[in-house]
Amino acid sequence: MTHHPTAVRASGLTKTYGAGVRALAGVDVDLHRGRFTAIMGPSGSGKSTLMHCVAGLDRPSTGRVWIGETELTELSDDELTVLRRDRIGFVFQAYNLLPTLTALENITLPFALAGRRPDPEVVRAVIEAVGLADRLDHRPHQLSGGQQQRVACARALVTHPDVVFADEPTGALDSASSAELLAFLRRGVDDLGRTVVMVTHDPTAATYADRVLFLADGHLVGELLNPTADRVLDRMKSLEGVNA
Ligand SMILES: Nc1ncnc2c1ncn2[C@@H]1O[C@H](COP(=O)(O)OP(=O)(O)OP(=O)(O)O)[C@@H](O)[C@H]1O
Repeated sequence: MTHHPTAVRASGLTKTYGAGVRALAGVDVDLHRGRFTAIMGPSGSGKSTLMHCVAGLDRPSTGRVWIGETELTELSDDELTVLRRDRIGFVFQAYNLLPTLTALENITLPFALAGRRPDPEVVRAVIEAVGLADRLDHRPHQLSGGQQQRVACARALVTHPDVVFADEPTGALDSASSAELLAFLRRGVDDLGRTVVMVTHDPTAATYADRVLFLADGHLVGELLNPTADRVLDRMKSLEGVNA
């Protein structure tokens, strides 16, 4: 069996909301460094909750989370904010770009916020990989949805975060723009050495990943390595049956 170094580790994660909704029922998982992992499962199975807990956006009810050697579950809210800013990249379904900034300014925003100077070589490599070199002085409203999402991904990859979390990044895109975006995330892993973890409903999107994890009813119930769309679909069909 190949050993992969761990970027993110969760142990015994549970999350109960308000009056007893159990979104996570005891999840143990390692997310591999330098790999592309997809998280799938029926609606309400706990995908977003798992991502939010391991990305430090929410706290689990019980259990522990590590990013590299840092235990998130021991950090104060302020320490978590700094960790998210410095060590994690985020891509959401809504592109979350600043409308008054150009594409280039949006891509390098994390450096401006942290008061650091970007490495021009890294910025160049990310811009090349994202294929937006001729759009860098456009503002978001002058870009298509797919281009805006590629800017958002470039922003998430450019700081060399420990891990990039993408929550339904292609949810608002047509299939051609989705394919471009996913190919870009894939290049981020293959060419730039980033670690990507993506929640998706889309079996085709999941085929860009090295590994697909399946959740059902707040439990991790299986995984596929080197997934094909057919195998992902089969697994999803059996899980929808479980949840029905
Ligand atoms: N803030 C909240 N308050 C109460 N219940 C919540 C909250 N967030 C999620 N839940 C519940 O927790 C469970 C898991 O939700 P979660 O959003 O993690 O699932 P998901 O797999 O991401 O779903 P989807 O695919 O529909 O986005 C669901 O039953 C949901 O209703």
